[in-house]
Amino acid sequence: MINIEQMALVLDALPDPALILSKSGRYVAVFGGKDGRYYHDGSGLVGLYLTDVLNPNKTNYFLGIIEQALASRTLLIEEYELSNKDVKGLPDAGPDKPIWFEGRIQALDFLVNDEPVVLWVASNISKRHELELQLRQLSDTDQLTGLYNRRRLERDLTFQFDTFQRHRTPTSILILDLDHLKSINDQLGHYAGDQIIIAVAETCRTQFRKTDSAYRFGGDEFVIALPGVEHSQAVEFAEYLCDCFYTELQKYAVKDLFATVSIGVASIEALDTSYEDTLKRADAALYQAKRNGKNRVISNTA
Ligand SMILES: Nc1nc2c(ncn2[C@@H]2O[C@H](COP(=O)(O)OP(=O)(O)OP(=O)(O)O)[C@@H](O)[C@H]2O)c(=O)[nH]1
Repeated sequence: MINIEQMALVLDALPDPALILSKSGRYVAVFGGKDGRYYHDGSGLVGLYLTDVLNPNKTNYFLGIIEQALASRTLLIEEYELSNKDVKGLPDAGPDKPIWFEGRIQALDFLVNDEPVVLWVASNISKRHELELQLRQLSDTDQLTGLYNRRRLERDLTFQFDTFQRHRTPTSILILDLDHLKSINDQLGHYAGDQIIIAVAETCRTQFRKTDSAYRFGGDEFVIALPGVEHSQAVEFAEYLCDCFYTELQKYAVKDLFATVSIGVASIEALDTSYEDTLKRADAALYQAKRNGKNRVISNTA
């Protein structure tokens, strides 16, 4: 068996910091944190309160978690970030990225100075978090254009549809399909076709507001989601975009061979049962735009 002095040394040798925090946010004790790659010495915190160290938002967040752990008596696992702006006395905008932590918080079965206390073990998970972000980004993105892919479209439109159902916030959808891409591929090669697809993506990026999103839906098909945009405004925007594409794609013209874009527009309506109903209407409008001669916008209401 190890004795009590050895136990103190064991606690001190822990790679991750293990804090004892009281209900009112006092740092009662700090153990471990010996992995110098991630942690500074935290012993200076003992006796201070969260509010001495952290700004009000973060203090309240930590106090809330402590409260929750004390009430539930179960192990809580929380991911959170700490950046310069959260810590008192540091400049708001530092060069450092926020540090991400996984906190494991457990109520302890004793009081300190008549106060309930929790054990809070904090592990630096910044690398894992960064990797997760990169993976998510990769799995959501089309490789050729850098636009979002169909998988991300399904997620975003499901969210917009739910928002519409709850708050009646409008969302309009544009479906775009390149005209004449097959002839360009056949006559000028697949690389030339790729450049046209990339130019469409680039035009979207330069014309968009922050809330607009473009997705590569299939080979030469794109979807644009316009949250907060009513149908009539969406049609106006589609007309404007159609002209932008025309001007932009002319730059890739070889003799009289150049691509244009046909667009179908629809908006989420009260009768729609899912975003797919809206998408179908936009697709029907696109089909009509193709039949009416391409390089044009057709809108569809329920
Ligand atoms: N270069 C290139 N071509 C692609 C890509 N994905 C799909 N395509 C081509 O896009 C064309 C799409 O077919 P269609 O829509 O029938 O061709 P289109 O000439 O645009 O016909 P319309 O839509 O009727 O104007 C096919 O020739 C595909 O091979 C891609 O990533 N790169």
